[in-house]
Amino acid sequence: MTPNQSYTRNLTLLTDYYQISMMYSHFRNKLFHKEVVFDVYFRKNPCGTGYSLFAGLEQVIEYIQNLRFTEEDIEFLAKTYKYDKEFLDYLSDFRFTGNIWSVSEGTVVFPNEPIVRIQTNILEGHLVETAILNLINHQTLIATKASRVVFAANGDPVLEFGLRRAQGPDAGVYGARAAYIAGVVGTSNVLAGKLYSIPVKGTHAHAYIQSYSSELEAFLNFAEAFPNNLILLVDTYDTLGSGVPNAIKTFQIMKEKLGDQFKNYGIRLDSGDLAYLSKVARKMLDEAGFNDAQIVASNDLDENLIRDLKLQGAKIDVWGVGTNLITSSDCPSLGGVYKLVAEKEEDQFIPKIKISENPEKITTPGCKKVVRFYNKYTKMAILDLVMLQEEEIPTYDFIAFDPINIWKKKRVKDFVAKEILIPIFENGELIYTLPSIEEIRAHAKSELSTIDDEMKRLSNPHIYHVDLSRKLWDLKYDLINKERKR
Ligand SMILES: Nc1ncnc2c1ncn2[C@@H]1O[C@H](COP(=O)(O)OP(=O)(O)OP(=O)(O)O)[C@@H](O)[C@H]1O
Ligand SMILES: O=P(O)(O)OC[C@H]1O[C@H](OP(=O)(O)OP(=O)(O)O)[C@H](O)[C@@H]1O
Ligand SMILES: O=C(O)c1cccnc1
Repeated sequence: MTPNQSYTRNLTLLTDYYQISMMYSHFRNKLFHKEVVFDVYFRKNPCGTGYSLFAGLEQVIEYIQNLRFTEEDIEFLAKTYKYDKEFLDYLSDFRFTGNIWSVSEGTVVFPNEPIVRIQTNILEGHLVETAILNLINHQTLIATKASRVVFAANGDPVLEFGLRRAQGPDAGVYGARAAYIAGVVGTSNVLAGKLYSIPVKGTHAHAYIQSYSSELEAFLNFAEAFPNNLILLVDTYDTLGSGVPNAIKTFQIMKEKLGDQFKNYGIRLDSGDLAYLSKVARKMLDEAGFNDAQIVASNDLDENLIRDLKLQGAKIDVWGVGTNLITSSDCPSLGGVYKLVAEKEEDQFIPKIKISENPEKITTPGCKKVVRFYNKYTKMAILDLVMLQEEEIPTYDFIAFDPINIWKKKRVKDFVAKEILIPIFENGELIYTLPSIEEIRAHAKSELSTIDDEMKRLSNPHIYHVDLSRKLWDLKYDLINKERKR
């Protein structure tokens, strides 16, 4: 059981119609025992980063465990086409019976390396493509975007405020989960908080202030309700003319009442020049003796604005980030793909390739593993090597080369190596112990610490090398040549 069954739905029909069509044709050809291998990977990091942060595996596991065609599902499918009865009977007993390997959530991943591998019969392999891509593309995208925002905040807490502008409920809930994995400290999304044990946090809206006859009255009432968690929104009427002075009056009253027990308080700025307003507000708060009052800022923030505001010396302690994070507004999709790379003939997997005019779109054939090499002294990641499953992992210095520009070479030495794909399902059984969200978040933090800041900078990041082993490279180019001849 995954921890959040309460939000788990049967998503069996969450697939593209052509997957069912292919399943049907294979079924009629009696190919249900034909075993194949699919790789999930993406070709380009989102949002201009030098890495991506993998998320969504827990939802993939839930999806796989709940794969069942209900009677209503089958009735619906029967209306879409005249399938043979045998096929519909097959669907009614359908279960996922294959093997899945994946990188763990919170792992830093790079273009052109398998991040999930599915080995199963061809019918099952087709069915699960769409949902797996949907779940992983979305959460990996948002986790990556959120990690950029957290990086720009440079240690300041970031709150995720995006639910109201997310593209629907799932994007809000799963997006909040991905953002927490990436390092935000809390979410305004109460459902995500409940489902995934994410700290829920928040202030109040302008409507709350408007609903009282004066701003001060609104502040005092809010203070009565939340004496120890009091962030007052100061920009409803006039930030420096009334908002900050009324917040200070409220703090003075609370301080008189509660003495040292009055803590965790501050203001939120939500419009205007956030650099200027935060500097002046800081001064006003300090002069009134409220040096520990926090300044929260929100209003269309993203990683670039946060970086810019920091450069301007803004006195902002906490960053509330909504729309631009939850929708990954500058980069609305991650292009993860699912490609057939091998099929079993007799007892052997035969590598398969898909050729394209565009060299970047030619698939890398075969059953593969991904090995990450770390500098054994600094523990920083050096390079990833995609290898054939049966190959031995190097134990001594070796020369890696760029798979496209093969004259670009690098000696890899003084390393420790780690395989990053781990077994998740074996013969349809979950064999992986799901980590808690806190463990995933801690893993993401430690993973991000293994890549250089040059890869995390917001623009023109350093490109990390993902190379192919010599054997795999030879296999790929042999297959390309064979296909060309054909
Ligand atoms: N010092 C600053 N430097 C760069 N951008 C800033 C600075 N201060 C605020 N911003 C950003 O500029 C944009 C200003 O938003 P906008 O023009 O909508 O005005 P506003 O202050 O939000 O007004 P209102 O909410 O009252 O309509 C926001 O994205 C905000 O985060
Ligand atoms: O700007 P974002 O990064 O998306 O952050 C979320 C925004 O949502 C709220 O505004 P909204 O106008 O919806 O409500 P309000 O009346 O409480 O300000 C909040 O005040 C933020 O400005
Ligand atoms: O709690 C907040 O301040 C909040 C929540 C949602 C959106 N914007 C702000």
